This record gives sequence, C-alpha cells and structure tokens, in this order.
Amino acid sequence: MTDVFPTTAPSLAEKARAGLGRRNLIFVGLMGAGKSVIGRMTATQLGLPFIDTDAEIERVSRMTISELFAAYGESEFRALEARVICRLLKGGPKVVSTGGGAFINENTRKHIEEGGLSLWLKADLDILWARVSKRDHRPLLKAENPRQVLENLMNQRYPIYSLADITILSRDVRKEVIVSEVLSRLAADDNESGRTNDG
Ligand SMILES: Nc1ncnc2c1ncn2[C@@H]1O[C@H](COP(=O)(O)OP(=O)(O)O)[C@@H](O)[C@H]1O
Ligand SMILES: O=C(O)C1=C[C@@H](OP(=O)(O)O)[C@@H](O)[C@H](O)C1
Ligand SMILES: [Mg+2]
Repeated sequence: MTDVFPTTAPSLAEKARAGLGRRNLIFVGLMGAGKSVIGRMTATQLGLPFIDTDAEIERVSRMTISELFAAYGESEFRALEARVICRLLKGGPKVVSTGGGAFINENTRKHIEEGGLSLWLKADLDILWARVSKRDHRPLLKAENPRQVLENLMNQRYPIYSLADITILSRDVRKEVIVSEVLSRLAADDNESGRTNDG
C-alpha cells in the first residue's frame, strides 16, 4: 500500500511568492500612498528582503531627503535616486519601495521596468492629504499650499504611474487588507513566474 502524506493547501503568501518568482516587486505612487509601509508588510509576508529607496539614499548620503534637497536641489536628488535604484534592482527577488518621484524620471522608470514587477498604489487626494499632512519630512510639500502641490503632482504623475504593471487602490481600510490585495494579485500573476532579472 502506498503511503498517503497529508497535504496542506498553499497559503496566499506562498502562492504570491510563487507568482513573483525571481522578479523584484517595486512599489510606485504618490507621497502618502503607503509605499513604504505596505511594501515592508508585503516583504514580511513574502519572506523577502525589503528596501525603501529613500532610506537607502539617506544611508549612503548620510543626509536626510530634506537636507539633500536643500543642499543640492531636486535634480541632484533625482540623479542619486536613479543610481541607487539601478544598483538595488540588480538581482532579486526582493521588495523595493520607491519615493514618489522615482517612476516619473524616465531613466529610473527604465530601470524599474527592467528590474521587476511595478505596482502602483493609487489613492485619491483626500486620502493622500490626510496621511501626508501629519508629517513634515517631505520637501516638495514645504510650500504655501501643500494640498494644491499634491493635486498638481497627481495631475502630472497619474498618467505615468498608470504605466505600472499592477494597480492597487490604496484607500481607507486596514493596511492588512491592502497587503492581502497585493498578495492576491501576485498569486494570480503566474504567467511570467520564474522570469529572472539578473540575466
Ligand atoms: N491603508 C492604510 N491605512 C491607514 N494608514 C495608512 C495606510 N497606508 C498607509 N498609511 C499611513 O500613511 C502614511 C504614509 O505612508 P507611507 O508608507 O510613508 O507612504 P509613502 O511611502 O507612499 O509616501 C503612514 O503614516 C502610513 O502608516
Ligand atoms: O514625490 C516625490 O517626488 C518625493 C517623494 C518622497 O517619498 P515618498 O513618496 O515615500 O513620500 C521622497 O522621495 C521625496 O520627498 C520626493
Ligand atoms: Mg515612502
């Protein structure tokens, strides 16, 4: 008689991990969408390393993002951001959360497109504003009318974020709900599973 081994159904996280394969998962979207927080939680669920590109930029430059903007201006920050992201996306799999402007820079977007699966966390203005107005570490919002700045950025950037491979609506629900939606999308994405980004 053949032995019958008990089998357990793979969890959502395991299916998502299989769907991602060897690709990196890269969160993009506007300030306050939840890229840093949801990215970290997703990485934990997937059992993968997590990197926040703003934190990595601050680590290598030994300056805060605000200090970098003040000392060198936005264009130098973008150049540094592009270099850091290009380096980070070599090899995989891992989860990477970018700063809101990264995917807008053509050069950086090319690295992201080649470096894995991009995921846009999309949110409406009221949600974004409620979240970003609680903190003051984002230099682009140190303006006279920061809500208007955010709205202008939405108008400029949303057509570009829409180029991402996956879109998930970031809304007023528990973070765990958003994470499980991300995992469900990855689990369903088995077409390109196994594709590598490191040659
Ligand atoms: N689904 C959510 N529910 C409640 N708060 C959230 C949610 N997603 C993100 N946040 C909060 O919004 C703020 C901005 O999130 P963060 O991850 O820093 O955004 P980003 O990196 O996209 O700018 C944080 O305080 C975070 O805890
Ligand atoms: O939208 C942007 O251009 C920026 C977003 C920030 O990151 P978050 O989107 O994580 O806040 C940070 O990279 C910098 O302040 C510029
Ligand atoms: Mg962030």
